[in-house]
Amino acid sequence: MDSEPDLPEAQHEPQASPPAARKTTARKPATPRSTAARKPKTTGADAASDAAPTPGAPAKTPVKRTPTPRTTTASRAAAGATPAAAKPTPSPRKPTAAKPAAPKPTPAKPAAAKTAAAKPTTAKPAAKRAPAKPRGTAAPTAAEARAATDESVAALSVVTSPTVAPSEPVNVSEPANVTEVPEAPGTTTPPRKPATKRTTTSRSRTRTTITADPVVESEAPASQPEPEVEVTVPVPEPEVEVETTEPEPEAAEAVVLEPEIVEAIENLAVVEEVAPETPAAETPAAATPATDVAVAETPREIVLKITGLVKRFDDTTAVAGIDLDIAAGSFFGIVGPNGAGKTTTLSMVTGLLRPDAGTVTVHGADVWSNPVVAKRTMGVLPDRLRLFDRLTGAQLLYYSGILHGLDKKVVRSRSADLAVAFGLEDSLDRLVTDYSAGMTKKVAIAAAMIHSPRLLVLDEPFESVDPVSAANVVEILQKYVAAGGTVVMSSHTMSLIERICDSVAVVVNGAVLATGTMDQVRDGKSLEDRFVELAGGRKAAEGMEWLHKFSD
Ligand SMILES: Nc1ncnc2c1ncn2[C@@H]1O[C@H](COP(=O)(O)OP(=O)(O)OP(=O)(O)O)[C@@H](O)[C@H]1O
Repeated sequence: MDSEPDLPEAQHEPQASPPAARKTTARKPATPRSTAARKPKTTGADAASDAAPTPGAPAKTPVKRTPTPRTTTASRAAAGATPAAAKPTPSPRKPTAAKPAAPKPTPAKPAAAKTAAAKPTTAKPAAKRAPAKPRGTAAPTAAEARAATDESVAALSVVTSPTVAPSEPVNVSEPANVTEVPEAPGTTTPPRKPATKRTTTSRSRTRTTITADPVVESEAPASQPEPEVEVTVPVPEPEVEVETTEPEPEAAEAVVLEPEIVEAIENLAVVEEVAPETPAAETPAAATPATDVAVAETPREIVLKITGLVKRFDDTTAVAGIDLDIAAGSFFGIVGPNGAGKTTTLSMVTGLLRPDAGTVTVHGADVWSNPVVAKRTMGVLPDRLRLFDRLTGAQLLYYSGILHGLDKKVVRSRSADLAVAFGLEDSLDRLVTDYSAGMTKKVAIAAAMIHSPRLLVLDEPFESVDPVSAANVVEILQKYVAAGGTVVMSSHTMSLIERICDSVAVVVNGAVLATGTMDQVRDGKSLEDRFVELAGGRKAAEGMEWLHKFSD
């Protein structure tokens, strides 16, 4: 039978209690929160790491302060210690293993349906609605999972903070608008191109994708001039095929739980249906005015929408009004100096920290008013690793998968895949607490991915991860994005962000100073130079002569 990892009671206690503990301890007097204790931040180390050719992150202590309620420092400290948030988003959503076509019971999930979800731009009229089904189909054990999820979600609730007037959002640039329209005239290209392209050269390819997108499929034949057809056609494909494949396996397993499945499908359908509200769903490629040559792109579905986000901690404004729209299939990087508000922003985005103002929607579902639905499609790697580290790696993955409503067999299978992908095969039986920083980060990323969410929010995923492992993780993420997934990640490693992300936002003092495609933000410079420029330049290291006169 299913050999699920043993979950020692002793471990369950502490693990299970976190949520509850959090609520109670939140008010409990605790040691005053001190920034240093909360989270040793990297400074020069990060810059140094950037220069390094490898993405291996700088050794920044993962012990970050938990974006806790607020009010008193004591309560913050207490909440920060809560492991509740460790397991990010429990969601019953039924992802899928990559098994070949499994007979689909109820919802007839045409391959095109999935495509439509991820790629609203493609001219497949009927497909637009379809997405809801396929996803729902993949949710077998939804009932149990949802129950568990609801509990967990409730446990993750954070005390509401006082509303604060948003500071002026200094959003300088436009959201991702592709500036380059590749291939020009004359070239005749075959209607379909291999989807794999995107996988390799993430940035440039993604851009191409954005630009070309929808037009091709529907209009290329008759009215479209040749040049555009070329660019457009290739992009969309990949996502469709990969995504379609995923759901299959679980759907088959789900057959057993008819009522639950139906319910789950309905719930998931809500998410899918809300999403279309984005421009992509209603704007056919042709509708895009030709004003901007660069805007040949058709807006894609906005997977993550952040509006007027504000968070204050006493008299510190951590986030001063952030707005961001992140499209499906994006590899989106968030960079900013220490204390810029990146983690605070991502914590609010993922439902770990309640904003003072603003909204966050994931696939149209509000993270705070509709958390279960919103979190169902998210995979989260919190910056501060709040893991149930008294579990073994295998137990942690098992726990994560089951909490997200996956079938035991699926969890086992995926755990094995993830262990190999992250080089943790020989460590799964060890307690996570005994893992090195890099191993801990990797198992946490694996746990965030196990339910194959549509959106991955990763706060400094490469910190402490060795170059080889980082390269593996990058490859995994690139394939995930090529398949239609969306990654939002923060990092201090400019070279890495510049290399793998197609879009980026520079956050300084809680505000977005620049955002758009990588080229737009770089503005002809390297991302690092642009970053330094936006962040206010470098400060000369003066007055440190004492350091050059050794005390002994
Ligand atoms: N729980 C908290 N209590 C008090 N202040 C906080 C709390 N969390 C964050 N802050 C403050 O909010 C600001 C933004 O912090 P945040 O951790 O979001 O920055 P960051 O951009 O992630 O920094 P880094 O790059 O160093 O990780 C900082 O001034 C920080 O001290």
